[in-house]
Amino acid sequence: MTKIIAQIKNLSHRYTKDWAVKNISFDITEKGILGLLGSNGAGKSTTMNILCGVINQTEGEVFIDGINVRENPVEAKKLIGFLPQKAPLHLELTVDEYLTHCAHMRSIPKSEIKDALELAKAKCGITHFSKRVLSNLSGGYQQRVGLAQAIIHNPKLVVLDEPTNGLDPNQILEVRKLIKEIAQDRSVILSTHILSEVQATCDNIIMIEHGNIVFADTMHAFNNYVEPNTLIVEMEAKPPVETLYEITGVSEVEFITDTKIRIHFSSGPEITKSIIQTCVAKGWPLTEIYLEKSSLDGIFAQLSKKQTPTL
Ligand SMILES: Nc1ncnc2c1ncn2[C@@H]1O[C@H](COP(=O)(O)OP(=O)(O)OP(=O)(O)O)[C@@H](O)[C@H]1O
Repeated sequence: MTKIIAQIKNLSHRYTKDWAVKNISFDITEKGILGLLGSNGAGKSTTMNILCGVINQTEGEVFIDGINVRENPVEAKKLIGFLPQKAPLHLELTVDEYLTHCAHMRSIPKSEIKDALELAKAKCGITHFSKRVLSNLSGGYQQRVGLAQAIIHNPKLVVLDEPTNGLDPNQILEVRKLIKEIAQDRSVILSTHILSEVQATCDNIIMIEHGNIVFADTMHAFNNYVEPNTLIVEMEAKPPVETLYEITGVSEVEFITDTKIRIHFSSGPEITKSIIQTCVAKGWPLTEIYLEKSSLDGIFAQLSKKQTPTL
């Protein structure tokens, strides 16, 4: 059976009047990457800050490996590495100076600091920048240093709040690869407002909206759950709508323009083949056909109509 490393139980938090997080519960398993997906203001940072003992929740409980974070924060925090949305870097320090400072903050015994630094730097691919002042590193490498400080004390759970925010596309790919490597030895939870980020990185997904969980399951289940059910077809001339409805699986035909059509289907994506075959048989010049990807807003709308499965 998969071991649970963290339990979030009936967690609610309000800063002032409104609830930022309302009665959410989920478990984090010992291995793998869990993605916390939600739009701006959904409650992701609040959840992560509570999980890491940075703020105290209004209601509910959080346990890390059985330790109650609120009742025993010092012991719980030893098991957690945290990279907040704004990395807590001291830009005037070198990589070694900064990570040594972090090792002290984490109460790593003096005799073990050198090894801890070397291990974290090697894991994050920054050994060659040991003597470099942080302000002289690129955004991608600064983020690697942020990740190194999060694993310097070899925590069981690493919490990353929007870890690829502000990075360029190449840096994003590199940091995602690094997160996957980090997750080989421990559990990782990351937050993001980008669906493709979770799809590229995570094993499990929790979607949060207005402080509530609207979906929680494996990534595989999520991808099946929200698979596309519309196609965009472009032709040189307007086709007769009745013929389109005769194609098996077509449930609705929507003309965006005379020649650009959104086709809703109730069968699988193999319907693309049937539409192409019809176009060829009827001699309709087809210029473009593609499955329409669901937007995050579309998925949230879809989910709120369906029953929410849980992990
Ligand atoms: N310190 C605070 N004081 C008052 N309200 C806050 C505070 N921090 C967050 N909030 C509010 O709580 C709600 C949840 O915010 P939170 O930062 O957790 O969301 P988020 O999903 O992390 O969003 P983002 O991606 O923009 O950081 C929002 O409505 C936000 O305005």
